[in-house]
Amino acid sequence: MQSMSWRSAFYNSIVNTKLELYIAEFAIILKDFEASVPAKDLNRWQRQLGQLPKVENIELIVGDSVSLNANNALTAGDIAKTISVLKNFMPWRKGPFNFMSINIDTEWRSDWKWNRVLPHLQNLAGKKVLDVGCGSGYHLFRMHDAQASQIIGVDPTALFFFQFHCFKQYLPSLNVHYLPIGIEAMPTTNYFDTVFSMGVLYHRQDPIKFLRELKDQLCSGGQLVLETLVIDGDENTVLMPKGRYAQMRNVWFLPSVDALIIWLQRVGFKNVKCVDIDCTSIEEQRATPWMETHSLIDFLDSENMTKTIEGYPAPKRAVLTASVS
Ligand SMILES: Nc1ncnc2c1ncn2[C@@H]1O[C@H](C[S@+](CC[C@H]([NH3+])C(=O)[O-])CC(=O)[O-])[C@@H](O)[C@H]1O
Repeated sequence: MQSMSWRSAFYNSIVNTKLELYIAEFAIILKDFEASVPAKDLNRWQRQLGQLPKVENIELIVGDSVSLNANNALTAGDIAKTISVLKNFMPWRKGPFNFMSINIDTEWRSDWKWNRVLPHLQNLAGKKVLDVGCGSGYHLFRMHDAQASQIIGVDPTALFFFQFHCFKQYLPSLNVHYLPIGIEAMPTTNYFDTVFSMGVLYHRQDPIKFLRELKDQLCSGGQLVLETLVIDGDENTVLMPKGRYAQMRNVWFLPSVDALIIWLQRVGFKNVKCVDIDCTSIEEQRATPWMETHSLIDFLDSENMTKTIEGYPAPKRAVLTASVS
């Protein structure tokens, strides 16, 4: 991937939209990305992207799995080589993907999350959407399939940006773009019809500031779709783990649904609703050949799976929707 090409594709995509106002700001924010990635990782990932097969006329097929269809253009030898190239981008956490007939069985069945969220979305057709904390970009492709017209993901984890480009480099005209930045770096745009934030709130040290940052990206009448870890309890219940939570180091606040509703209302969201609650199962998050290290089953108390190994309630996730006036 040429280091400038993803930027120019993004800049071209915002010409003649309201985001064009922020081109100079984006140029500053995005300028240092390559310099911020350790050189050995950057060189390796860029080299590996260039090692993926050169095939024309690739088709994107989106179902539960996000697939690149190369019409059987790869030989058995190409497939073996491509598997070893793709394995350089491990751990593959969010998916599933299929790369030209190679199934990338990711740690998470992110399609299950999408199925929980989908019935509660405003119609995405023709909409401008932002996915905050988009990971590998799996859900960006689902949003494209739901016919959103302009789709932007933001996520500061460089590995996930490169995973996304394993796919995106074959789809240059797709109006789906990935900015390798945290939400806090985005200019206040008040632009998007739908802002998704799935699996990020608990990673933020200041959740109220984070909710404001999400609100700052929504246009009037826009919809927030917030998915996060919650705990049981009343409006005064919030868990701050003493240390790790389910072995994750960077977990800060797990509110009850009622507390989260108050947070959203205090920040100025309207029509706040909890539309789904789900306990994460060991079938939804598990080790696979594409993410070989520990996963949810190792993070739960083996004698009482309703607890994490630290003794906290096991992961339970809620989806909330809200709007801005
Ligand atoms: N400040 C930040 N701004 C934006 N993204 C961030 C920030 N901090 C961390 N992230 C990103 O948020 C994502 C969270 S994963 C959810 C993926 C997908 N949404 C999913 O719902 O499957 C869930 C998990 O790791 O628990 C990671 O990709 C981080 O890099």
